[in-house]
Amino acid sequence: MTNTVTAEPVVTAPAVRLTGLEKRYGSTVAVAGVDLEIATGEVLALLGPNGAGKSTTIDMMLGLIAPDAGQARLFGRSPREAVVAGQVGAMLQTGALRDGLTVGETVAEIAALHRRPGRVPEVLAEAGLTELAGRRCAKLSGGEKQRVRFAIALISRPELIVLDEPTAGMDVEARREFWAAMRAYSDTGRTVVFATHYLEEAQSFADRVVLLRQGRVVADGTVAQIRAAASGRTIQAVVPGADLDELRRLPGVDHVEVRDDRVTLRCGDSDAALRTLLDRHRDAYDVEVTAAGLEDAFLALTEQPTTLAEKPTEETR
Ligand SMILES: Nc1ncnc2c1ncn2[C@@H]1O[C@H](COP(=O)(O)OP(=O)(O)OP(=O)(O)O)[C@@H](O)[C@H]1O
Repeated sequence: MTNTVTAEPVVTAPAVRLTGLEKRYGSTVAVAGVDLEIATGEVLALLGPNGAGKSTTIDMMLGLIAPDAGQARLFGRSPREAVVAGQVGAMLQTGALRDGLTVGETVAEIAALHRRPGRVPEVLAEAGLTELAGRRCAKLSGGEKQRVRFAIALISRPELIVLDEPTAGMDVEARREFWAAMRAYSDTGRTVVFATHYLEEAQSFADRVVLLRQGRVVADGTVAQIRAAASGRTIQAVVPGADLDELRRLPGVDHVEVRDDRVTLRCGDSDAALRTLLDRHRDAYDVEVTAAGLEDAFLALTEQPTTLAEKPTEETR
């Protein structure tokens, strides 16, 4: 009798799998059912306005708070197991640094806890802190403090790094240096998840952007898809007797605001919208068409519960 050995396919768990994640604080729904799978090596930006649920999602992803419903798994394990195994590094908005310690001492203290004292010079270099190793934390700028937190997050050589608004408080130069360090890290095939308010930051660094609004995912796509959706135009005009519902139904229009007779139309297809608008409202005047800024596009996307996957690119031109 011959034994046939069938090779089992190697199933690699995704870096992050969030299933039906929910969190409430009293009557506030912070996270309202988030499903998200992040593959190993992806650089993903969680984008959303204040209060969208980014920090709460990240805290549940890291096992810092328990979800009311749903589950977070990192590399197929519970967040706690993955953290203990050194697979995850986190850089959160708060994370007290002891003022009396130097940068080097701070990093060395955490490295000792991880039993990785030899990592100190490496992580200081990776975070661009070598020159600042002897400076007390009390004397650091906001951006420099963030880089210390980044160095701490790198100590265990994590496969996944999670950052909650990492560049808050940094000036332009500090941001540039920070993202250069992050890019060097992600180029080694590690997974990066970061929360930000800034579409530009997401666009220039992430492979994939997930937009959160009121605790839900409202758009999920590659940077190219988000850009396509973000490249709309705005039409402004005075339209006597403008009717909100009628304007909403104009072809190519995604969002309408009316103040007195002054109308602002955010459009995926401004040509189609303008032709129909002028056809129906011959008395419209003061017409202006402008390319939507990134800020407008972000607002348009977070105002509309539309997933990019459901919305073909032609409609979002
Ligand atoms: N510990 C808490 N107690 C009560 N409400 C909370 C708590 N944490 C968050 N919330 C509420 O949950 C909602 C989501 O907050 P969260 O901090 O996750 O949003 P965010 O997208 O990270 O916002 P920001 O960009 O301002 O940090 C908000 O309405 C917030 O006020």
